[in-house]
Amino acid sequence: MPAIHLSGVVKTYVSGARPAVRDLDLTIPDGSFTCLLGPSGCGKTTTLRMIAGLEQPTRGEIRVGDRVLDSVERGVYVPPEKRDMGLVFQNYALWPHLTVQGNTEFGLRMRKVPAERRKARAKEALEKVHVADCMDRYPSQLSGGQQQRVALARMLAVDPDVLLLDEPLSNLDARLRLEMRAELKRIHDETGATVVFVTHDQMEAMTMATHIAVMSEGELQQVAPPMEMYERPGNRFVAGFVGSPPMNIVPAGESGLAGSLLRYAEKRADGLGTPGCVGVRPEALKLAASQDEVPDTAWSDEAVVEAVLPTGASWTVQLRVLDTEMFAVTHEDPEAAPGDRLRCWARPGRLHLFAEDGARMSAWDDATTTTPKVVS
Ligand SMILES: Nc1ncnc2c1ncn2[C@@H]1O[C@H](COP(=O)(O)OP(=O)(O)OP(=O)(O)O)[C@@H](O)[C@H]1O
Repeated sequence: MPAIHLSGVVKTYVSGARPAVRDLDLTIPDGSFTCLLGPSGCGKTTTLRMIAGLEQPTRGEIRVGDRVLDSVERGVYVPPEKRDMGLVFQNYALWPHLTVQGNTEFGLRMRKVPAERRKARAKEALEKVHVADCMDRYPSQLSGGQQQRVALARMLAVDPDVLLLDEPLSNLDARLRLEMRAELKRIHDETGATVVFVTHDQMEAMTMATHIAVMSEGELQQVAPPMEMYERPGNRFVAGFVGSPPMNIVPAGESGLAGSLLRYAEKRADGLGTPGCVGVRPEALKLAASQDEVPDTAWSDEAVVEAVLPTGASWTVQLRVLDTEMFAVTHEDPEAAPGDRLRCWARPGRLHLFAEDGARMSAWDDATTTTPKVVS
């Protein structure tokens, strides 16, 4: 199955209103697990529905390889049933009058697959998602998680090249969600299908995706593999949205912590330009009892501990650094109490600088990945 290409795609539901999706150029690589990630209302579902053929773009083109599925300009529209894509939505809509087996065979029946073959394929799909023992039950006799699995089995049974999933795990409890994430990942590895998965949960995207496409207000912000996006968010929005707890983002300024970070950055990188803000992830913000323990090239400043919040696996430390509240996460007991005065520090490569328009300042990345200049 070739890649899916969206070129210049716009979707306006109400004429004159702001488009739900704006000038979207996105390539979904063949065999990838691509997550469309963003806050509620950013246009993820609309994008997925356009790929599925359930909505038509107002402008632009959708192709799979060379095959045009939608082109308003060329008058092309391929209906959903001719796209060879499997769909699972948040409200998985199983047929209440059909058993699990009947539901799972449904798509195959539509495709006139012979009964014996249908039965075998349904069983195989139900085994993949571990609900084969519920074959004779009706949807009302299943838990939410089991219904979710049956919906997935129904989609897998027809063996589509592209799986389109819209928040399919949203109704599950935390443990089942975790299990299903692992299962979806396994199914993706086994089938080699191209998966497009809509979620607003960045953990879900980080754990499953090969590629994440972050959207905000109908516009694509960045597409990248998860770790690349985490380590080098392309702009301020992505930096704040991807990561939990979120990145500490300090708007640039003359005084206080903002001034301290800026003076450090200017010393570290010549001709940098004017940053709009500086970010540091909580786990990159380190604590030290005194300046002697801080590496020479690191940025550091005085911090007062405001709260220590153990989570079991780690500790979140709330700090006041000069005039600014910051969060640090540590996997070792910080052995600190509210009111303690410490040094907090970060290596230059762990600081993220964004320009006034929000774009990442690559000049800073270049400066911090070359031989460090000693900061006096
Ligand atoms: N059928 C529709 N008619 C009019 N406006 C719509 C329609 N469907 C979606 N919208 C609007 O388009 C925008 C994008 O909606 P969409 O459902 O694509 O976002 P989303 O990112 O998937 O959000 P969520 O995570 O809440 O599902 C929203 O402002 C929404 O109100």
